Amino acid sequence: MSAPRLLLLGAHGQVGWELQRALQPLGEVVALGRTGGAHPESGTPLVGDLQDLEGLRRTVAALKPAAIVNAAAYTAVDQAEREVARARRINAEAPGALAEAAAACGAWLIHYGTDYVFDGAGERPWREDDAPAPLNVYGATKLAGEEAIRAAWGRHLILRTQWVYGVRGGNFASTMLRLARERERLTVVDDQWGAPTGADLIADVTAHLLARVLRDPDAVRLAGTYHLAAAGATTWHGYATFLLEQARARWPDAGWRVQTVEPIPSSAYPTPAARPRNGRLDTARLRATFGLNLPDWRLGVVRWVQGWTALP
Ligand SMILES: NC(=O)C1=CN([C@@H]2O[C@H](COP(=O)(O)OP(=O)(O)OC[C@H]3O[C@@H](n4cnc5c(N)ncnc54)[C@H](OP(=O)(O)O)[C@@H]3O)[C@@H](O)[C@H]2O)C=CC1
Ligand SMILES: Cc1cn([C@H]2C[C@H](O)[C@@H](COP(=O)(O)OP(=O)(O)O[C@H]3O[C@@H](C)C(=O)[C@@H](O)[C@H]3O)O2)c(=O)[nH]c1=O
Ligand SMILES: [Mg+2]
Repeated sequence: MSAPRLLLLGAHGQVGWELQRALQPLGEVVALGRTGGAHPESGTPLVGDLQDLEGLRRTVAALKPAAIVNAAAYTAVDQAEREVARARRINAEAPGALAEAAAACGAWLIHYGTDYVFDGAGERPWREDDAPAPLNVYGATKLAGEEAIRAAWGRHLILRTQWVYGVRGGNFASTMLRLARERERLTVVDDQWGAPTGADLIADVTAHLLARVLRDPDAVRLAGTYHLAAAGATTWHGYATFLLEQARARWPDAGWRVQTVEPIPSSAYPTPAARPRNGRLDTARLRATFGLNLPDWRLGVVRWVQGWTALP
């Protein structure tokens, strides 16, 4: 049997970049960023822009992949409040179009969701079947994307994750390392809870799941929504504090100006988009269904810091 073809969208984002690596052993990876590419056999143009729904359909039809992995999204949470139509196109309509295109050729669709679909009430970690109630446009458009996929096609995995950091692209961790050298004071909210999750972990788990569903003809029973986040929980303040301790130990003479990160309530850090207080994700379903154990969030943050040869 020839190697299955896998279509990766959003190949240059944090998660997409790690998927370019993690998916290689599974088959022939066709990795597209926003600017697209060329068909591996015919050389005809392929569309990677999630705003071009017709182009996406043509691309999937031309490739007939065994699976589509969609790592592209509109992820600028505050900016989404004033770019609603664009966020909806990319986060909701495009995933729906991809699900229809996947249905037309029988492909699996792997897609990523967010803790921001929840309103953040209470302290219990959210389970997959808890009622979503997004507080902001990003969360609402991401929820609409999940719903469009569920309505269109059964063979999907929606992996809800959170607080993603990677070696590519801007994220909270790289922002903290920069600000701690630029500023005298750093104040960070200590009433929003979640688990920082590495893009590398997300990509590796994705590859495990995909390997499993591609080799199992009855795998449609495994389809559905799963929470995928590192174990444990902290606040953005706890995360920043741990990260800066690690960075300071690694680079003692990097010109750190901030001594300690000061905890503040969300009310003292106003942002255009409201964010959930409790974003904890219960990952029991992933563990029970696929037998995968997710490491503590600190492990990935330590690796992230140790992985840099110079400060980002
Ligand atoms: N980052 C996080 O904290 C979290 C992310 N997620 C989800 O995980 C998935 C991966 O996120 P992550 O890798 O962190 O996000 P990034 O923002 O790092 O990557 C998203 C990628 O999507 C691309 N993109 C944006 N618009 C388009 C478009 N119109 N066409 C094609 N590509 C486009 C971006 O390209 P460009 O850089 O050119 O804009 C970027 O490469 C997303 O579904 C996201 O919603 C879930 C929870 C938390
Ligand atoms: C930079 C900064 C942020 N904060 C706060 C603002 C916010 O409440 C929190 C995190 O800030 P960010 O804007 O980096 O995080 P944000 O962009 O909201 O991160 C989210 O991105 C989307 C894509 C997701 O899906 C979520 O899971 C989550 O990762 O920290 C401070 O308190 N002090 C600071 O100096
Ligand atoms: Mg952000």
